[in-house]
Amino acid sequence: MPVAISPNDLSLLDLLTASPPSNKKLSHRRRDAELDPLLLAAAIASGPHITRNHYHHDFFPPVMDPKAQGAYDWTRWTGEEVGAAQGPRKKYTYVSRQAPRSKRLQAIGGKEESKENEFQREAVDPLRAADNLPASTKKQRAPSTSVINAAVPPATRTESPELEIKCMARTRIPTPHGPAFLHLYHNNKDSKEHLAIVMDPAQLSDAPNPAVPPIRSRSLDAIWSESETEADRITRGAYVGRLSPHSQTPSQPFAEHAVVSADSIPSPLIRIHSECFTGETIGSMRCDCGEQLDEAIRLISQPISIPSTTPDAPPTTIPGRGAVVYLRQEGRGIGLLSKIRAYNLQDLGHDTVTANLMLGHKADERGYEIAGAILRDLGLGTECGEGVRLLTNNPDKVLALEKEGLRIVERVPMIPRSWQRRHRHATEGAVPVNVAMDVEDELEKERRSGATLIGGGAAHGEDLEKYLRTKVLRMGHMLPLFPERTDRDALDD
Ligand SMILES: Nc1nc2c(ncn2[C@@H]2O[C@H](COP(=O)(O)OP(=O)(O)OP(=O)(O)O)[C@@H](O)[C@H]2O)c(=O)[nH]1
Repeated sequence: MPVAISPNDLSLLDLLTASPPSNKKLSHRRRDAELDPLLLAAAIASGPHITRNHYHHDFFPPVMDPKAQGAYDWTRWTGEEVGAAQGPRKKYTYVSRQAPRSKRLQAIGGKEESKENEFQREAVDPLRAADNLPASTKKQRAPSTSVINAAVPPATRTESPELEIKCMARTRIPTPHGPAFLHLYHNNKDSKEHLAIVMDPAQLSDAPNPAVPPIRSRSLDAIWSESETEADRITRGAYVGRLSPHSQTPSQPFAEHAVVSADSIPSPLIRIHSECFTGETIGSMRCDCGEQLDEAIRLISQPISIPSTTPDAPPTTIPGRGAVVYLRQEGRGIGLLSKIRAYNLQDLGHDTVTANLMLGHKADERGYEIAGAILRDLGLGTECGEGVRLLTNNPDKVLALEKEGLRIVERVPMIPRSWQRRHRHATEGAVPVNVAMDVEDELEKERRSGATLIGGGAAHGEDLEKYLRTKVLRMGHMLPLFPERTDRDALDD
C-alpha cells in the first residue's frame, strides 16, 4: 500500500537535511529585530495560531504621562527607520545634567567670576548686555524677603535671580485693523520669546498730540553700549516716527521727568493673551482664542472720543491706543503636547478643566510675572504712569496682574462674537422672514480682509459652546450665560 506523504513530512525532511547554520547565534536570532510591527499585527490577525508569546513583544515603550516615573518621554522620540541596516550597538555614555562647578559656585556667590567667564556669559545671554536697563523693568522685591535672605548663609541660598526683561527688537506691522508695533522680548526666567503688540498709530504721525504719551519700550530705547551706532539702533527698532529710506530718526533713551500726565484721556486698553497654536494658526473652533486675539486688536485700534472741556465744543477723537501682551503659555501653561491629549479626553466627554486635572496638571498653570514686567517696560499700569483698562472675563487674571503691581482702572469684558450675535438676536426679538439669508448677510458684514485669522469672522460650533460654558460655570469667567442653544443659534453655525 503506497504511503501518503503529507506537507508536514516534507517540512520535517527539509529541516533534517538542511545544512547547519554557519553562525550558532543565528539559530537564536532576536525575534523582535527588523520586524515591521504593522506587518506582524496583520499576520497575527489573519492566522489562527496565536500563542500568548505574541503578546509579549514590546514594540513601543509604554505611552504614559511623560512625568510618570520610568515613562518614556515622547517629546524626545526622533523616530527610527524600520528595516534599516543595524549598525554597531550604540554606546551610552554618562552625561552629567549638573552645571559645571564654576557655574554652580558662581550661582551661590562662592567665587569671583573670571574675566573670561564674564565675557562668555555676556555672549550667550543678551540680557547681560543691558546693564543700563532702566530700573522700571526690574521688579522691586518686597523688603521682607531681603530681611529673610540676610539671615541665610550665602552657600545655602537657592533663590532664583530677579526677573529681568529686555525688548530686543520692534517693528511696524500693518494689520487689517490698523498699524501695530510688534515688540519681541527676552527674559532671564524662561527661554521663550514673549511679545507685545502695541497699537499706537499716533507715533507714525508727523505732529503727534502732546497730551497723549507714546507707548514706548524703555529697554528698547535705552543705549545698549557705547559702540552702538545709529544704524544699529534703527535696525532693532529704536527709532521715532515712520521709518523710510528718507526718514530715520533714532529714539532717545527714556527720561523719567518726561512722563506726560494722561489724566485727560482714557487709559490704554490692554489684553494679556496666551498662545494657542490650534486656535490662532489652524483655526480650531474648540476655543475662541484666534477670534479673541483678532477682537482684542480690533477693539484696541478703535478711535477714542474725548469729550470737550467746554460745553459748546464738539468732542475730539484720538487714535486707539493700547497693547496685547502675547505670552508663550500654550494651553494655559500645560504646553501643546498636553493640550492635544486633553482634547482627546474632552472628546471622551470630560470638560476642559477635568481633562487638565486627569493629566496631572492644574486647571490653569499660567503666570503673569513676565506680562507685568513687559507692561512696566512700556510704561503701562505703573503707579506714576498710566493705569490700564484690562480686556478680560477672567477674575484670576485680574487678581494675578494686580499682585504683579499693575494698576487696573477698569475691566472691559471680552464677549465672544457668536454670543454677541445671539445677544443681538435675543434682544431684537422679531425673527426675519428669511432667517438663513439674514445670518449670511451678517456673517459677510463681519468678515474683514486679512490673510490669516486676524481679520477673519467669528468662531462658533458645538465644541466652542461647551468650552465657553465650562469657563463660565467652572472657572468663574465673568460672562452672562445664555440658556441652552436654540434652533435659531444652530442656523448661525
Ligand atoms: N489646557 C487647555 N488649554 C486651552 C484649552 N482651550 C484653550 N486653551 C488655552 O487657553 C489659553 C487662552 O485662555 P482663555 O481661558 O481663553 O482666556 P483667559 O486668558 O483665561 O481669559 P479671558 O481673558 O477672559 O479670555 C490659550 O493658551 C489656549 O491654548 C483647553 O481645552 N485646554
